[in-house]
Amino acid sequence: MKTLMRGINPTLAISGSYSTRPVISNAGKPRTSGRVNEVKWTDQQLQVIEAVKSCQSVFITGSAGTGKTKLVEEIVKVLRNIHGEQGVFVTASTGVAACALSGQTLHSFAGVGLAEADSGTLLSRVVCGSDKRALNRWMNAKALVIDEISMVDGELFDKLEYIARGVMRSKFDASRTDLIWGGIQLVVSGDFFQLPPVSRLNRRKFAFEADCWDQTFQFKASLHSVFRQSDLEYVRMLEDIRKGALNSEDEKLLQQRLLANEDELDNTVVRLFPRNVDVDGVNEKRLHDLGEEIVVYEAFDKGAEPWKSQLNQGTALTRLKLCKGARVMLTMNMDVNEKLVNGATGTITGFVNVRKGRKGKVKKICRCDGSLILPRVKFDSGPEVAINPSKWEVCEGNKVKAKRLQLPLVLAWATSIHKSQGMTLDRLYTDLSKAFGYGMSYVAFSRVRNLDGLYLSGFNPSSVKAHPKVQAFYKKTFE
Ligand SMILES: Nc1ncnc2c1ncn2[C@@H]1O[C@H](COP(=O)(O)OP(=O)(O)OP(=O)(O)O)[C@@H](O)[C@H]1O
Repeated sequence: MKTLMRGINPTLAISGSYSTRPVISNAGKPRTSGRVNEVKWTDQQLQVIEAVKSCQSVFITGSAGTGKTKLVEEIVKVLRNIHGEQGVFVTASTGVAACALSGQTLHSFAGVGLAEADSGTLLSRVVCGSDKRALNRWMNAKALVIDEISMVDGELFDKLEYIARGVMRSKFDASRTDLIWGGIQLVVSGDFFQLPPVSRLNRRKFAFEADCWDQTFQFKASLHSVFRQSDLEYVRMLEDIRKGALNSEDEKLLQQRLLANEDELDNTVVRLFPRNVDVDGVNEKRLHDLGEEIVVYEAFDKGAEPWKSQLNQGTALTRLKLCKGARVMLTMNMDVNEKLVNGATGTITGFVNVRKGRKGKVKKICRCDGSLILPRVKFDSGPEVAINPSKWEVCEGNKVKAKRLQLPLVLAWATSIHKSQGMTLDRLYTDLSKAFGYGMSYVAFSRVRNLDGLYLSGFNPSSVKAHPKVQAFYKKTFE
């Protein structure tokens, strides 16, 4: 357990990467040795793991595709070795990100509802409220992981620190009053140049503006090996876009990606939209235009509220409608060697009957008259496979609180920029004239592996912007 006292700030920030251009990792893609989760960690990633092992609180940042989430997955295992299964709580600011790590949202962990009350009121709700579950979580927490920190606002971050300290003070001894976060080890990850907190008129919009931010971390790392892209020119341009500093050369390159007519593109190109209504409209229309018989898969859920509802915020759909010819995207890693990873796209070529002895799970989700069938997908990367149901879990600490059985697929003619955060796509088409807010263009552009995979309509250079506070924060912290 770390023993950092409030007010002491032994920052061991590494890799002043604000001014350093990101580099492409050796292979430009994951180096695996046959197993889905095996990667060769970079020196920087190893330094972070070492800091976590020595019980320091760490902040992990870096451009899109530098392996932040991958590293967090590994860190969770390290933390569980140190603190035991019960003492580690994995959270993220959004349901999608939380589900990806089999964790829960930060709000549901903290038991603070919308967190609109002041810190004192929230603390007494947690300590004295009739529902003791939040109190128990805080009391058991020895480590707290928060992914996608860019969407957590500074006021919430301070309120949570206050609650952590208050709970420890009320339940243990007064000497822990001065321990920041009540002595909980924090692992916080995200890129503030990506999507910001949902717009509210916060005085402290970003988490790094929280009063406790600087004292929270003993180790800060800005990862600079990019794994998602393998084209140095594109990595350079993405870094300009990330910082809102598009130059004339970048603009020229992007202008070349403008399409006069979207119909020129085939169905293998994913359409990215800023708003959900456009996404749903495109997917529904294209599905019905195919005129094929539609097969419905209803998710099979287990667990109690409020955890069960969180399943709806993840990538596994409550109701998945598919038919022959439909464009689909995997929402889970199936086989890295075959490139069947989260974000891999393909087309449904037909449906196959489920083999004897493997019907149990399919029976729970398949709503087709009599027969139990699974979709067969021909992936754009080559393989053609039947897709089996997968399991999604919402965990609190190490306890599974809710789970869902569903096929790991979504319709893929279109998706939203918010949902695409964290994904890798081969080819995408987007209309960024409708982009709003900071970070949106950067998230969209950074999903593809190279410039050739990007198609634009109505690109507006002014939509590429980085928040001045974010720029100042990175300069101060990592330069
Ligand atoms: N050390 C590594 N060696 C090989 N591949 C890696 C390594 N670290 C991460 N990757 C791979 O790089 C890709 C991008 O990683 P990841 O999604 O974790 O990046 P990220 O920084 O979280 O991106 P984003 O900010 O867009 O969410 C993934 O395919 C991941 O498996």
